[in-house]
Amino acid sequence: MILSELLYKVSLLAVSGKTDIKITNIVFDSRQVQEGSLFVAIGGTQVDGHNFIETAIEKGAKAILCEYLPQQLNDEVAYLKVENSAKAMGLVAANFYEHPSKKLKLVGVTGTNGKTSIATLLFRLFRKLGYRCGLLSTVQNQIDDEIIPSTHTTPDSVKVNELLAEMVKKGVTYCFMEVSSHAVVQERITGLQFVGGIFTNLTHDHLDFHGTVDNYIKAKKGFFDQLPASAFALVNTDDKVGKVMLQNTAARKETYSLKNIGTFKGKVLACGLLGLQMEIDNKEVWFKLIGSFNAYNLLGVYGAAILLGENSDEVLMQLSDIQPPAGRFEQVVSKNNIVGIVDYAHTPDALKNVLETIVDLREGNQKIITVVGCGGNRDTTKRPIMAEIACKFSDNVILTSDNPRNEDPLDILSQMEKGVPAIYFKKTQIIEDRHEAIIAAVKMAKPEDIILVAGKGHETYQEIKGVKHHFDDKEVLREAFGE
Ligand SMILES: CC(=O)N[C@H]1[C@@H](OP(=O)(O)OP(=O)(O)OC[C@H]2O[C@@H](n3ccc(=O)[nH]c3=O)[C@H](O)[C@@H]2O)O[C@H](CO)[C@@H](O)[C@@H]1O[C@H](C)C(=O)N[C@@H](C)C(=O)N[C@H](CCC(=O)O)C(=O)O
Ligand SMILES: Nc1ncnc2c1ncn2[C@@H]1O[C@H](COP(=O)(O)OP(=O)(O)OP(=O)(O)O)[C@@H](O)[C@H]1O
Ligand SMILES: N[C@H](CCC[C@H](N)C(=O)O)C(=O)O
Ligand SMILES: [Mg+2]
Repeated sequence: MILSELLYKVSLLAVSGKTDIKITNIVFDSRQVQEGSLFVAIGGTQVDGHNFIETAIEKGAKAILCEYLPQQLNDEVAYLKVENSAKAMGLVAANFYEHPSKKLKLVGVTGTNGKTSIATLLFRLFRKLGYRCGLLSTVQNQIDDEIIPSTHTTPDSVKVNELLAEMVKKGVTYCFMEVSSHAVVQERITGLQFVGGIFTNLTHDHLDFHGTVDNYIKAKKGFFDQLPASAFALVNTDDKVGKVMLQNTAARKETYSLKNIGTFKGKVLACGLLGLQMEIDNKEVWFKLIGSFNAYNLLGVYGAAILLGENSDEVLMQLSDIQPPAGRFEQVVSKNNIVGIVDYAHTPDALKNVLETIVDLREGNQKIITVVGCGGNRDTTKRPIMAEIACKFSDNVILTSDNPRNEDPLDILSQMEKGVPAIYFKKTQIIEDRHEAIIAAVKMAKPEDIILVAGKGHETYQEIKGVKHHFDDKEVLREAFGE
């Protein structure tokens, strides 16, 4: 595409060089530059992308989008100065792929927990309702049956537009995507047109990145602030931040709630190891998801489906048959009936919800053994809190490694340990190696006991110092069960 066409709607502060040149692709990593690339220099959290402008030109970049110009300009190259290059990249990416988000119906889901659950349920529901669908999620991206591995909860703006364009090509009507708070701040969703946005909840996470809870709220709200008047904004008003999301949105304001009045109201009638019975719109329905927190996800999905024009009876009938995504309250039961539960709870609130659910479900003297760790290079303040929650609701706790990334796992564990109150010392131990920790939990368990392995859910790797090693909680549980 010609550079000047790519710049449609981008506010330029300065231009140097010709803009009638052909651009082959858009990249923001100098290592990916090819002949004819437009290189976008972004000020990152680790390094400043502007340091790589020279390298990008040496590798064949023909245009540079940046926030400040290099001292020496190359006559063969076009330089475009903008205020915010990540934002400009969102617009340029949408132009490059010819606005795929306008050619299908894009629904975004944001909130601390429940994004993958809601986006995946919507994707599965709308496929059952007969539509071709796309999904952009933490677990995987998907176009109907085709699975495309995902690296982030929300891909970068170039990748999002590329995936959406592929969906349009394949005749997709609906795409359901997760919108992480990182994505909003880093402008990964700039230039996208949504028909709806859903807010799940806001609890403790990502304070390393956002600094304060206020900034975290503002990041989530940023998604709703950019929705058009034609879209709906559907929020959970049982979360105190729900209404904040609606304060400045142009979109139609809709709510869902289990406790207050709202556009969509639901009630949990029963909750067991086989599923959840709810009343929605005066109809009683069984669902295959476990835990009353999932009642919120189901009600959010129901509300969105109705707002998208679907029939209530048909939606409830199809939704009642849908399985949750991988690694969300997934059960692996041993031959002698030890119940292993693998769950992606990696925040204090998620861990508390899952453990409360297990406590409610247990019968007689079933013991609860929890194996949990916290990821490295992520919010350190949640570590002691998660350890305390694990102890409060479990009979035995093994603190272990999650994805240590570039941190020393023992440092992470000692920060977790600080949250363990003295009264719980006796039931808590540390086993750094996650494999050994799961094996130890199984050895400790008697028939009927419940082992919760929390934090990694669907992940099939453990990331240590930049290398992803194969690791699968479910696989290790099965191995420990002797299968
Ligand atoms: C903290 C964070 O969000 N980091 C993301 C961010 O990287 P960054 O800003 O730190 O990049 P940087 O390393 O400082 O580099 C700055 C710029 O220089 C460029 N560069 C760098 C080196 C070089 O040789 N040449 C070059 O051009 C980089 O490509 C980049 O454009 O931008 C990168 C490109 O889009 C992302 O890959 C990276 O995600 C990292 C891997 C990550 O782990 N992100 C997590 C925290 C994240 O985004 N998580 C959310 C989900 C959270 C949730 O919902 O729970 C997600 O949406 O996945
Ligand atoms: N509505 C909810 N409220 C509270 N906790 C939830 C809710 N839904 C799911 N959870 C818990 O949070 C975990 C993660 O759920 P899910 O993957 O749907 O969230 P997410 O928002 O996509 O997370 P991520 O930010 O990592 O993408 C689940 O395994 C479960 O323990
Ligand atoms: N989307 C979350 C995933 C956390 C998963 C957990 N296993 C970890 O590695 O911390 C994040 O990037 O913070
Ligand atoms: Mg997710």
